[in-house]
Order: sequence, then structure tokens, then C-alpha cells
Amino acid sequence: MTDSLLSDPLRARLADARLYLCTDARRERGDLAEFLDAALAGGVDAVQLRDKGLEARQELEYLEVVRDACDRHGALLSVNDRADVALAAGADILHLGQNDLPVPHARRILGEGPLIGRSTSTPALAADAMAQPGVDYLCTGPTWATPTKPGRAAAGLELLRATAALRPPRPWFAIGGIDLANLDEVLAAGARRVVVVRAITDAEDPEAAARAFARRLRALPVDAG
Ligand SMILES: Cc1ncc(COP(=O)(O)OP(=O)(O)O)c(N)n1
Ligand SMILES: Cc1ncsc1CCOP(=O)(O)O
Repeated sequence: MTDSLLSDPLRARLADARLYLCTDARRERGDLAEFLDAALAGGVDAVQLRDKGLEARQELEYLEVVRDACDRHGALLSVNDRADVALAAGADILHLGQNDLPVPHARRILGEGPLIGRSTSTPALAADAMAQPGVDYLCTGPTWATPTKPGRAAAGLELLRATAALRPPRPWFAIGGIDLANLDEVLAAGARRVVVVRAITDAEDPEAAARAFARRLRALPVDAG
């Protein structure tokens, strides 16, 4: 990948992102649109539909709703795991885990278009991902164990401190068990961007929750990455 983050409009938008929401398809599409309008009005910068139970056709139907909501609010649309679905949905981002498509293969399918994000769970994996051409951002965690990703041990705040110490040249996000009550610990560990699920999807007032995250995340400067 090139490191010309700010010369590419999509990478510039990613560099500005602080709050990344993953949501499942538990809501009907009309309710999903309303929920997303609230979360995006509150300050969510990127939305991923993360629902392992959907077939591609259903996923695309839901992604239309997410695409429209992101367009209304100028946010980035992210697709999890599948390069074909990302292309078909006109996604801005494809997010890949350690066991998903290798980045060069995904890039071959995607061409120059969407950005690619990579999950990491140790500082060594983060360093490795940063060294890979084509990785546009990292996501590291789970910081705390979470029912949203069962069976995965907590990596702890130490993972965030170690990742921050690497001074990643690309944006990096902390994930896993993050909520408004522990956000200060996440920020103190050096993270400046977060991915959240339940803290917004389960919030009584998703707009207020997103606004509180965004205000506190945007109060601090980010590094070049
Ligand atoms: C933005 C973002 N970050 C991390 C993940 C987790 O991806 P992965 O490790 O591949 O796990 P699954 O989501 O596939 O269960 C993500 N999806 N999005
Ligand atoms: C997808 C994923 N990958 C690592 S933790 C996680 C889920 C985070 O969800 P929550 O914010 O509800 O803890």
C-alpha cells in the first residue's frame, strides 16, 4: 500500500474516523435505518454489518440499508470477511480477520477501491500487519472478554499500550468490551479510536451513547496514523 494517507479521500476519511460501530441484523430493516440514523447523528464514523447468520443475498439487502444510512451521514460502510460482498455492496472498507482472505488475495479481488482493515490480537500480529502492503488500518483486541466474540480471551489494556508503543503509521482501533465506563482506561492506554458493538447497539439511547463516545474521542489528538 502507499502511505499517502491524506492524498486519498477515502484514506483521509478513515484517518479522521474515531468511532466505528459493528451491528448485527437483529433489527428489521426499517428499524435498522432508524437505529443507524441515531447512531450516525451521534457521531459514528464507520458502520459494519457484522452478522454471521446471513446468506449473501440477505446480507446485501441489509447492506443497502446501511449504505443509505452511511451516505446520509457521510460515514464509511464496512463489510466483514467477504470481498465479493464488499464489492457488490459498494463498500468503503473490507474488514479481514486473521483466518480470512489474505490481504493480497483480497486486494486482487477488490482492485484499488475499498480500504482493507485487519484484526490483530497481539503486538507481534499488529507489527506484522503493519508491515504488510495493502493493510489500511488495524483493529486490536479483544481488550476485555466479550459475549459478542465468545471464546476469545481478554488481551487486556497491555495490548493497547504495546500497540500504541509501536506508533503504527496507519490508523488503529481498540476493540472488545469497550463502553463509556471504561473508555478512559482505553484512552489512557494510548488508543484514540475504538470499535464498539453492544455499547451502542444495546444502548437505550444510541444517539446519546455515540455522542458521548465521539465527544471524548475527539477531545484528544491522533498521531499521523
Ligand atoms: C472493525 C472490526 N474489527 C474487528 C473485527 C473482528 O474481526 P474478526 O477477528 O475476523 O472476527 P469476526 O468479526 O469475523 O468474528 C471486525 N469484524 N470488525
Ligand atoms: C468482533 C470482535 N472482535 C474482537 S472483540 C469483538 C466484539 C466486540 O463487541 P463488544 O463491543 O460488544 O464487546
